[in-house]
Amino acid sequence: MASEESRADKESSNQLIRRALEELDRAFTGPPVAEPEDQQLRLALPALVLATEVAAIAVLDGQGGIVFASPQARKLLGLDQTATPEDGHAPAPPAEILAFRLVAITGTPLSDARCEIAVGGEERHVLSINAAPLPGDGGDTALVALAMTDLTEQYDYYERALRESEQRLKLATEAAGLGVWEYDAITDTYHWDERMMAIYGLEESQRPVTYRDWVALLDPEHHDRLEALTRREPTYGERREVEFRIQRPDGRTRDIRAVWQRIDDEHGRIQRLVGINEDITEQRELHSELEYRAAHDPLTDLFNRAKIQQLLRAAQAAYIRHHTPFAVLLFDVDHFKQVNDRFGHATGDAVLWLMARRIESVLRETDHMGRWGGEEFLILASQTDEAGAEVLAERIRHQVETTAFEGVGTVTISLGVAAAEPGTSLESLEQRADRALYAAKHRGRNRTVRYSQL
Ligand SMILES: Nc1nc2c(ncn2[C@@H]2O[C@H](COP(=O)(O)OP(=O)(O)OP(=O)(O)O)[C@@H](O)[C@H]2O)c(=O)[nH]1
Repeated sequence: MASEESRADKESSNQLIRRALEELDRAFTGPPVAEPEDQQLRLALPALVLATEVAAIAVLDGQGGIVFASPQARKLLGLDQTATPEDGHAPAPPAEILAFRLVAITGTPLSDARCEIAVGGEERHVLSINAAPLPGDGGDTALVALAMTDLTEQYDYYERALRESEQRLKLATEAAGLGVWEYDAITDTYHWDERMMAIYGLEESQRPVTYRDWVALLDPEHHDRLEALTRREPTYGERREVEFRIQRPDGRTRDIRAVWQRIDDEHGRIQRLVGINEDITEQRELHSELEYRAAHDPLTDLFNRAKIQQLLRAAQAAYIRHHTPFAVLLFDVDHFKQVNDRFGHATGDAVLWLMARRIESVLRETDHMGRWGGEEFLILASQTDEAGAEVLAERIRHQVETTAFEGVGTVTISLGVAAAEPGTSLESLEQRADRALYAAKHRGRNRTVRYSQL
């Protein structure tokens, strides 16, 4: 008797499986091939039994009870393997599965629905579920057939890969001193990492939330530049870059380079901006120091010979093109060897430095002075002919002559001047000024000689 009942149970269970599979099939691959009922069942049964061993198939009733679950489905859903609906212990499905009852109510199949199920402790299964309404015997929909695919391993793999890539990114951004930020364009909300906070010198209570909060941290002079750039958001994938200055609450200003990119939703609507901030203050300072050193003489802080030659070339080009006059003043300190010999080289250096400052104070903005070599200096006087250069030379000579150099007293200089002339090369002009200076030395020093009056 018992075995007859169990055979009957088995048959009704097989029929349920068969219907479930048919409905799933119909919902996702089209109607099954029509065959005489008996034959179809006979052919299908062994395959079904086999399929349900490996496939994760389950059937839910309208109340969310599990009417049937294949061994694989039980495993994925974390159900007691021994409990069966027939013995009155219909296993309760995990809460996440209950939502699939809706398929019975709406009558609409669901394809590839992602569902994460906690199966005790830390363990969880990530499932892809196809769900189809399963018409009851009277044609009314009361059951839901579920076919589940286990994606846990794939998810774990991608999650691990993502975590590793995040760690690598974190390491790289930390090593490079980069702050990372994200901006939610929908809610106007920033998320800043700790390095961003450190770059801006902010405490937790000062954390910026909206775009306006961030703009308030910028140097007001740089607002316009930024407004112009952010008014039009970048197109998808386009990278934006801008440099600006911030004012930290501690009063320090920092130079920042920001790079960001836009991230869209699947409809191409802007959703987020992600980017980095880099504190380039030191980089900038170093760069301008290098630039300064490349053009200046370390002892006198005047232009070095290379820089003054570059300026001479530019003046010569302007003279040739636009006939813009210019003149050259070449001068050196009289008997400077004696200064060194009597007071020492360091004192000699100090004389050269102070003399440079005193002369600078009588030059126009458009005149340039450089150290030509040793204690020899050159002044490029713009918009000046030879007579004008002589006037300037005398002003300079007087300025030096009347300067008291500490521990040394006074020193004098001799000057030679020459002006640009048609058909005269730069080299010739320099030689002319040199010859005039030589003449000034010969004529007794502490004087100016014009090349044209040699
Ligand atoms: N302290 C100091 N001395 C320098 C520097 N460059 C050149 N000198 C010195 O300048 C002196 C130039 O000597 P001289 O060429 O004989 O000329 P002078 O003694 O100035 O005599 P005149 O130019 O003929 O009036 C030398 O003693 C050099 O060592 C420098 O950078 N620092």
